[in-house]
Amino acid sequence: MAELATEKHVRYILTVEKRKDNFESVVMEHLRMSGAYWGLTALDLLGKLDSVDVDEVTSWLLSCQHESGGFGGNIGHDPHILYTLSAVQVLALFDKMDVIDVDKVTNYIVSLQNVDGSFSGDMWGEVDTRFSYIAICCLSILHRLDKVNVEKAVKYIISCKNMDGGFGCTPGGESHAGQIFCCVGALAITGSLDLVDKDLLGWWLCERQVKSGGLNGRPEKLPDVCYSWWVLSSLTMIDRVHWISKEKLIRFILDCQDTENGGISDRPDDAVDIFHTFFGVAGGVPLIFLLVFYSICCAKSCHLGFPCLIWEPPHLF
Ligand SMILES: COc1ccc(S(=O)(=O)N2Cc3cc(C#N)ccc3N(Cc3cncn3C)C[C@H]2Cc2ccccc2)cc1
Ligand SMILES: [Zn+2]
Repeated sequence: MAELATEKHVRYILTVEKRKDNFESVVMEHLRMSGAYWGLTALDLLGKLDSVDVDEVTSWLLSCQHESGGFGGNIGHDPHILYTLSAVQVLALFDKMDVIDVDKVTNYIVSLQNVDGSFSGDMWGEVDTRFSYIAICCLSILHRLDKVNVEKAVKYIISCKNMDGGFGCTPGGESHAGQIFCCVGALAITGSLDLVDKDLLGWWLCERQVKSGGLNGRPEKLPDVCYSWWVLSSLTMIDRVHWISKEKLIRFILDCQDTENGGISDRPDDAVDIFHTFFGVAGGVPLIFLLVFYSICCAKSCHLGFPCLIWEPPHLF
């Protein structure tokens, strides 16, 4: 089996972080906070977070904070719940939560909850179950979940559940793996997974695996590395991850690597980017770990009888 080209991916991530003037950096300028989260978390998963100047990143991150307490995607950009979570996740990664006023950030998130329990992404009011997950995940990291109406938030998420067991952006919206991750993740954090039909949803999710071993986001769509994360993490949270072939998925992710210049693409032979490098590593590393761990357990289980643990992925977005 081809290996994860760890050193190459670390070098790729560090060069993307430093590049400022090329096309990709300009296109991504408005979401640089999320790009920082993707790159830094991938580096941490690869065991190389120590190659980053934490103080430099932290001072840039703080310069993106708005007086409302929310964070923008870059300096001078309007605050949005997306980038507020990314900023809090980076600070959690650095273990530097003390550099922000937690109650101020909390108040920004609380201000985005609507009367029906849903969350908007910013002051312009767009509602999406993605924002429900982002709000609940962010407040959970800040230990301030009690500051929002969790019961109504859960009720709104359940109102977006479909007949196929999946979830959409809003009530009646089509089931999509990204939305399912957000809704299942929010229900997991709030201890409400009993409201999910695990077999019905597990069936919809395991059907995402196509012949090549990759996972797609909806029926009939092409496989894509980032769905390795949305689908795999959802299956793990509802204890149905054994319903897909891990070996075939690992093969697909490893085939999406650029083993020469580093980075991982959405599917084999496409251009790599920081987003798919992050989700490829986030989906691949635990899988490879699980496979190795399972084989050790199985090899030893005759004497030790270890129950094989399911690796619980951290809440990544
Ligand atoms: C290069 O064109 C794009 C297109 C969209 C975006 S985006 O809206 O900011 N965004 C993040 C994203 C980042 C990168 C990178 N580097 C690449 C793609 C990509 N997509 C698009 C995508 C990925 N798989 C298939 N598709 C079509 C997801 C999207 C939405 C999203 C944001 C945060 C968390 C999850 C999902 C950025 C760049
Ligand atoms: Zn993708």
